[in-house]
Order: sequence, then C-alpha cells, then structure tokens
Amino acid sequence: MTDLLSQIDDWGPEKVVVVSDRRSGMKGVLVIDNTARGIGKGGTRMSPTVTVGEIARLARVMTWKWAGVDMFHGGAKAGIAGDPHAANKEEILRAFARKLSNEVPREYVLGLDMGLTENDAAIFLDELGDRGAAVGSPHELGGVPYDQLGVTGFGVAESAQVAAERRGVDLGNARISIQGFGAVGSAAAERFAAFGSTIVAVSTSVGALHDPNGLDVALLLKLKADFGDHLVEHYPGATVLPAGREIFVDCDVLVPAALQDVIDEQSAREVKATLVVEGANLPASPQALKVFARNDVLVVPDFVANAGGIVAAGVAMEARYSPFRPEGKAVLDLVSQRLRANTSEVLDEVAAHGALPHDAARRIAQSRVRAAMVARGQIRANA
Ligand SMILES: NC(=O)c1ccc[n+]([C@@H]2O[C@H](COP(=O)([O-])OP(=O)(O)OC[C@H]3O[C@@H](n4cnc5c(N)ncnc54)[C@H](O)[C@@H]3O)[C@@H](O)[C@H]2O)c1
Repeated sequence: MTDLLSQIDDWGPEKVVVVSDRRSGMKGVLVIDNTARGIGKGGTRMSPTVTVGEIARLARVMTWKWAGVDMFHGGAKAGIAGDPHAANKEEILRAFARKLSNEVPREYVLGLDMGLTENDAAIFLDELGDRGAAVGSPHELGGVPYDQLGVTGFGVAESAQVAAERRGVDLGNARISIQGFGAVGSAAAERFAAFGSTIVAVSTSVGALHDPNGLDVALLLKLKADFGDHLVEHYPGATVLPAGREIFVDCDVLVPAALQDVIDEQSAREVKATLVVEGANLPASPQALKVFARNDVLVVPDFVANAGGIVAAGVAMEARYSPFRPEGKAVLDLVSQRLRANTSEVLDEVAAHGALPHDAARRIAQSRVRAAMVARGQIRANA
C-alpha cells in the first residue's frame, strides 16, 4: 500500500478501490484519477495481466482525454484480472459490479475496454439493477453502437481534414495510406473516400495492398466482411506488400491505425507523407516524433485524432436514463464538431509556440483540469 500511496501526485488518483470475491475468484480494481471536471469515466478491461499500476496510468490518460475534447467527465478506469474467455466470466462480472456498488454509478460508470463486450455491459447494469450503471450496452438496451457507427475512424478523418487544410492539402485530391483495416482503419477509409481522397494503401496483419491509382473502399469493406484480415488475398489488381510497408508508400497522409510502436526514429525518416494522423494509440516513438518535427511532417496526436470513441461515450453517458435511443447521425455530428475544434486548438498552439503536437495537446488538457481545480478551490491559481 505504501507503494500505491507514493504514486499519488498533484492530479490524483483521488480514489483506488481494490476488490476480490472468494466464490468466483474475482480480483479487480477501480481507479478514479481526477474528477475536477466531472464524474470519473473510462472503460473497464479484463485481462489476466491487469495490474493496479496499469489501471492507474490508463485512468490518468482518461483525465487528459476528456479535458482534451473539452467534455465534462473526469478520468477513471477499472480492471479485472482474469481470462475474458473464462467459463465463469458472468459470475466474475457480477461479483465485480456488486463489490463496486458503493461507487457505481454515483462516482464511476462501468464501460467497455479490452476483454469486455456489449453483453458484459448488460450484465453489469442488470446486476446493479440500474440502467445508469454502465455504458456500451447493446442496441436492445438503448446503447450507442460505437463500432457499427465507426465513430473513432470517422473522427480520425475529420481531424485529418482540419490538419490537411493547415498544410494547404485538399483531401479531395490527397493520397492516403492506412495501416490497419479494423474498426478504426476501415471507418477512416470510408470517411476519406467520402471526402474524395484516393486510398493508395491499406493493410491488415496478413499484408498490405498498394495501388497508386486508388483502392476501391466499398470492395475492401465487402472483402473484410467476407474474409476478415485475409481480405488482402482476395482484392484484385493491387500489389501485395509485406505488412508494415504501407508506412513508406508515396502518399500525402499516413494513418497508423493498427498497433502501438510501429514507427521508430529510423522508419520515421523514410515516411513520405507530409501529414501523419494517429488513429492507433502510441504508434510513433518519442524519437520518431522529433524526426517528424525536424522534417516538417505534421502529426495529429493519438489522443486528439482518435477521441471519437470517447465523444460517443459522452453521448452514451447522457443517454443512460433516457427513454430515447441516441440517433447515429447526431453522434457523428458531435464527434465531428468536438474533434475539429480540438484539432484546430492544438494546431494553433503548435503554430504559436512551436511545440511538438503531443506536448501542445497535453498542455491544453492540463490547463483545463488545473482551471477546474482552481475554480473548486482545491488549489491556488498560481499553483
Ligand atoms: N476501436 C476504437 O474505438 C479505438 C479508439 C481509440 C483508439 N483505438 C486504437 O486504434 C488501434 C486499432 O483499433 P481497432 O479497434 O481498429 O482494432 P481492430 O482489432 O478492429 O483492427 C486492428 C487492425 O490492425 C491490423 N493489424 C494488426 N497487426 C498489423 C500489422 N503488423 N500491420 C498492419 N496491420 C496490422 C489488423 O489486421 C486489423 O485490421 C488500436 O491501437 C486501438 O487501441 C481504437
């Protein structure tokens, strides 16, 4: 416990609750990081490797993410240490929800992260007998279908358009390369195609497809539905490259939307795009980001560009007790509006102070949280 206490800094965490249940073997943790701007909100993950430290770090990221999109929730995250395929998963989830009934939903609302699905959110709210106990619940319970709407990928393209305008790049004539054709990459491709962009490369873990004249996004989506990651083996007429080569193809905009740590210092030097829009979390190393800055490659940081999911989660938070189903178009409109505003603000800060985009984005988020703490009298204005 001393160890955990030493992790508390000026921002938080405000509350850490570690829970266990002998019957089901459930072990879990809730970390509420900073609620100066509102109730703690962040997904709940289930993985055998969950640790208190990991959940605390993710809760802090949520504090910055909410403030970054200027929405009034605080940072929090929860985790269950266990196999998400366990035969007694439901028993574990019900035990976890029961043990957190003092905090949920007044101080924390359960949600989805790695290892949990919409049905698991339904179990949470059933166990606590409160529709407001969780977001991410299925359509049948009035939930917002994030992935079906493609909220994160849609937001990536919206954010890219703001950055492209700053660069004098018209997305209607731009060539785009997208790493990863999952929930984020495929929805981004759809939105770029709607802008009239030419998608010159996409990849999955199986390989990359490259065609300088442009790939047919509608066909890619159909092949993804039929063959999943193996879509690259079925697309006619494009060159198939090893996965990872899509980062280096000739293009105007590169969208890493698969994994973290895919661009290091060396590979950053070989990127030909003038704009990198981070769909995935942490795709580029700190050294790579410095190379991009030196080479005048503009980067839209992950937690700016991929915040569409949390904007949608904000809508879901508000809809928890509503008898009306949130309307898809309204969710996408809000994603567009929030991400465009935030991208503009971050790029203004970059232009004014020459900061790296990641540093500028973090500074804006921190100043908003600090202002809320000052307004509440938790700290002094000059702290
Ligand atoms: N889904 C969201 O709403 C969301 C929100 C914020 C951030 N993210 C981040 O975006 C990234 C992608 O998430 P997702 O939900 O689309 O995942 P996903 O599992 O739906 O898709 C991942 C895609 O990446 C591909 N891929 C895996 N390894 C690859 C490799 N070595 N080379 C090329 N492609 C590879 C997979 O084949 C798949 O097409 C992750 O970093 C995730 O944390 C997702």
